[in-house]
Amino acid sequence: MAAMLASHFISKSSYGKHGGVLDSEPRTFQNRRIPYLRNQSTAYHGLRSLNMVDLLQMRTSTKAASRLAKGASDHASRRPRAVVICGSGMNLIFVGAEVAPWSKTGGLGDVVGGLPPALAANGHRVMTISPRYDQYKDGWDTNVLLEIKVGDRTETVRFFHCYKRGVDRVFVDHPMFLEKVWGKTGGKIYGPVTGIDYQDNQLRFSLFCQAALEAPRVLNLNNSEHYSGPYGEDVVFIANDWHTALLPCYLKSMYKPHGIYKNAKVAFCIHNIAYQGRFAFSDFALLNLPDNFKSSFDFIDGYDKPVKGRKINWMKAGVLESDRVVTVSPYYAQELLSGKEKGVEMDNFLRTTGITGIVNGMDVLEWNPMTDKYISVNYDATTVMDAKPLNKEALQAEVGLPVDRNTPVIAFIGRLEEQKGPDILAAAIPEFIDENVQVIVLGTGKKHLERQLVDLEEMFPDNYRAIIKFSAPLAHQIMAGADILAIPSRFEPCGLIQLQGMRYGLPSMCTTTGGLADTVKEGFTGFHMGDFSVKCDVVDPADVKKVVTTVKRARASYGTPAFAKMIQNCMAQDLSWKEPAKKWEQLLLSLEVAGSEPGLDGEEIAPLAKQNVATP
Ligand SMILES: Nc1ncnc2c1ncn2[C@@H]1O[C@H](COP(=O)(O)OP(=O)(O)O[C@H]2O[C@H](CO)[C@@H](O)[C@H](O)[C@H]2O)[C@@H](O)[C@H]1O
Repeated sequence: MAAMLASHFISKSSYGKHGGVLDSEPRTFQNRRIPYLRNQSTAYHGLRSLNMVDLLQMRTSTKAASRLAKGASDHASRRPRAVVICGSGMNLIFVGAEVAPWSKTGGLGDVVGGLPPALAANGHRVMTISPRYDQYKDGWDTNVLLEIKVGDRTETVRFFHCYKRGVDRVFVDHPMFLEKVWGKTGGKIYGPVTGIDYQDNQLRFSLFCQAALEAPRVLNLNNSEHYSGPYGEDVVFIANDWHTALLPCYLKSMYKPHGIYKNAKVAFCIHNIAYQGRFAFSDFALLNLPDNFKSSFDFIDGYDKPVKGRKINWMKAGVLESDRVVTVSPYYAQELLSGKEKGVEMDNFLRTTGITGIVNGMDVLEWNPMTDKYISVNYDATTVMDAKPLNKEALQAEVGLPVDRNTPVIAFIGRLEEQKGPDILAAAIPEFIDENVQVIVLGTGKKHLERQLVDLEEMFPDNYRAIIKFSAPLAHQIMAGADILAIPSRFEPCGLIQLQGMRYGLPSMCTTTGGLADTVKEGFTGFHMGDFSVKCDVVDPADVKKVVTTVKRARASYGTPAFAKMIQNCMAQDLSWKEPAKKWEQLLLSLEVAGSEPGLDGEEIAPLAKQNVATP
């Protein structure tokens, strides 16, 4: 309660810069946590003046009433609040280094972008928090400032906000994000070039995690008609990947011992265990955590990078200090527990905590062949067979390949990293490519892999193209115009491109790993190639052979009634976030945060959630 009231007191400020009404001057808070508590009494008056009879008359559920009470700063009830129509659910705070469509290097951004609106549509109150990497035209300056200790410095962050599809999108502004990235979200979020990290990533994400813990308490935004005051303390944080692994640690070290966030819980979601945040052991001092957390970070591996020997491992701490560990498909969860190799040395810890796999959904608004603005001919399941050849011709013309609707087109889309197996595909292409097939690769990533794929163009100028860029329009055109999606991933926690492909009637030929095993059915919605070696430094000839034989199988099926049926099977599925959101809801409810209630059975894009569809 104390912290909630304190939040009220400090967050009087509101939208400013972009035309909103400014309630107060921007402030800088010295010793940020202590003054809040000192001023409780001032805040208390605010709460007392909230008229409880009015609340009851609003006929909201207890939950909604308690939410409104949390937004006590709005005691004057100057206007109706969005909360009044939102009658049940939980307070959910997603924290991620990427959030699509504002920032994205891959699937992490898609999930932090797509799952929250689905949960909001079910009546939960949902916030996402991510860094502000650019001057997002729809992100309003809240004028809420916060001082945070990072390493041995004190840094000031500022929060930006917008409300889209039922979700409060909060962006943490600091030069460590904006000045480094300047909107180049495809490539520069984590380092100057792919594969090289910023030296100060630990400080960047330490700052981010601390800011994320404050946002639900301090943001009041009383000029936003959609915002019903601070989320308060009975919240569930959903931390995503290693960049957010300090969040449960700070929650336990900085808040709970002071009686703040007493009931709050953290679910930690692993999108990709290959990135764990391993750093020199001496860097623990940078994190400003008490020594009793050292054991959760302590890690020894056989690698020399970034230093030889003893290290800290952020993801290990995130796993051990959170209340629940989740990953993005049941099969990947099994793989993570299967041993050191697929568990990337985290298997032992995950066996202790347990891990739940929930398959990702996809954003069916962004990926909809009926309304897609990037493709030549829009279509649905009834018109796909007529539209595909036309979209294929447009695609061939776009990338400069001979235009021929009868030649099957195999496509690859993805980050060019060993995980995705572009090197395996590059080794297989010379063995299967001929005048009867065209191959299109779209991706960016590690330079040596980019070069390898570009070099193949000289060998096969008439039936191969490598487009080395991050291009949403071309990705959509490929989904609409290609015939088979090649996914030769060495491992794939879930994979979104196979879902996007299926929605566009594009069957995959994929490795039998992770979410690919869970979502692509052999002979029904695609072709399985079997399990590949997870060793990233070599291309196993056996895996190359699996690609070649599967291409032959897929090509033999192409143009047959069975293939047409496969296209229909792909398109008939509900691949939206609706079902995954229900599973997430069950899991988050099981954390039993005070006041949590099941949501409504809403549509993914329910009327409420439709407001302000993101168009940054
Ligand atoms: N060059 C390009 N141009 C345009 N768009 C491009 C592109 N390259 C990739 N994309 C897009 O980026 C996304 C990639 O998502 P994936 O889930 O397939 O992989 P990723 O490995 O990034 O995600 C990780 O997190 C997600 C989310 O949990 C897991 O599904 C996945 O297995 C895990 O590795 C898709 O939306 C795809 O269309």
